[in-house]
Amino acid sequence: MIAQEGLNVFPKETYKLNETDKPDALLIRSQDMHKTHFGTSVLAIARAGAGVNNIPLIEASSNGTVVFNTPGSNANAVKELIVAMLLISTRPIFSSITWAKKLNGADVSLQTEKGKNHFAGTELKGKTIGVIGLGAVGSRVARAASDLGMHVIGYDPYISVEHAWRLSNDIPRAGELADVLRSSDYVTVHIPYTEENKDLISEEELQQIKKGAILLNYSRWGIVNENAVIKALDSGKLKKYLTDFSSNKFIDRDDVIVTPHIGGTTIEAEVCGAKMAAQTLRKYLETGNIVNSVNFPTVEMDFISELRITLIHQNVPNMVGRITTILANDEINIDNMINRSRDKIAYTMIDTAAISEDKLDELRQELLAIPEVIRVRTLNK
Ligand SMILES: NC(=O)C1=CN([C@@H]2O[C@H](COP(=O)(O)OP(=O)(O)OC[C@H]3O[C@@H](n4cnc5c(N)ncnc54)[C@H](O)[C@@H]3O)[C@@H](O)[C@H]2O)C=CC1
Ligand SMILES: O=C(O)C(=O)COP(=O)(O)O
Repeated sequence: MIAQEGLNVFPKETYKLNETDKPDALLIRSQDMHKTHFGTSVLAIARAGAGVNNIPLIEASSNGTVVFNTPGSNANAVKELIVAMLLISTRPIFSSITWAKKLNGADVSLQTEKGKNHFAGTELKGKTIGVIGLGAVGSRVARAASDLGMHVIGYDPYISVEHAWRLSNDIPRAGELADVLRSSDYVTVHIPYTEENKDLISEEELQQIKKGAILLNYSRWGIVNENAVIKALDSGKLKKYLTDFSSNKFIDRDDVIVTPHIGGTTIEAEVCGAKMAAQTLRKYLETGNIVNSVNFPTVEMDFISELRITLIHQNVPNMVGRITTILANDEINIDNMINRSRDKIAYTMIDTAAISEDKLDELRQELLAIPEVIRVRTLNK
């Protein structure tokens, strides 16, 4: 469900929501888009949330479809759930509540006092937690665990400058995953699902993990190999597995605690993600500016002139030259221009004075005739 606050970002006079099977844009959460063939009409997909493994990014890029996410919008929600799950994994909270609920008779308070000896837990303070992935979620989890008195070891070979700043200096970072696994009582994983991260925690890694460790996966299915987890639990190497991602393999196991993918499901996170996604989408549709894209470069330019021409094209030499030659031949003067690339894709925005519709149609055809050009849009201020 997309929070209404996000949908309210689109004015009714200019946007129609859910009224066509050929939309200009899609606003989604974790719906699987791999099986949905979204047509070339789709200029952009905004994912309200962090993970984009539900979207076929290569197909989107070659279609000229810009994919956005909402970095950090639900990170606090996940962090708070991790704190809860750490406590649940270490104190018999559920079993003691269930037991207390069943008590009856005149001496219930006496019975609770007598029975509480069966429900001793352990404390988090002084224990070591390994945090794999120190992005929006992981950096917050690291800080919260440190505030609970835990020793934190972080692991993130690709950490961004922004997230590195967020981490406090007293949180050491390991160079190798194995170092984290060997020395942590708790290991929590906060990384995206990608081909490289598939089965990141599998049999070999679970052999390296400290005996009796507790593993938390609030990232995605497939990052932690389920068969390897079952084996490690059966052998006693792993004490418990807590995850947001269910599987038939976990049914009836007391050593696995499953929550139903609720890491980002708080009112606050849903509103924040929906608004952020809608604003990003609106900005792109109305100005061509791109922020928070996962498959396109960040491209921002003040929209001052009357007309903006945006081109999505392959990232090959001499594209700018070929595009500007066409404009020069058509006697179109460029007021402002920007070109940025990311991997195989590039994006060019050109601002000019207004042009007649006929001339604009002709220009579009000329630009689209360049074989490497994927999409041309024209926007009026
Ligand atoms: N359970 C839930 O409802 C939610 C799950 N998530 C999952 O958590 C993931 C992380 O979310 P954010 O922290 O917001 O994303 P993020 O992009 O801010 O951080 C991900 C971090 O993982 C690091 N990383 C990537 N591969 C790694 C590897 N092999 N080893 C160590 N570090 C690695 C990156 O460098 C980055 O710093 C998302 O991609 C999503 O799959 C996110 C939000 C809610
Ligand atoms: O943001 C993420 O990556 C999440 O997993 C949250 O997914 P959701 O939007 O709650 O289906």
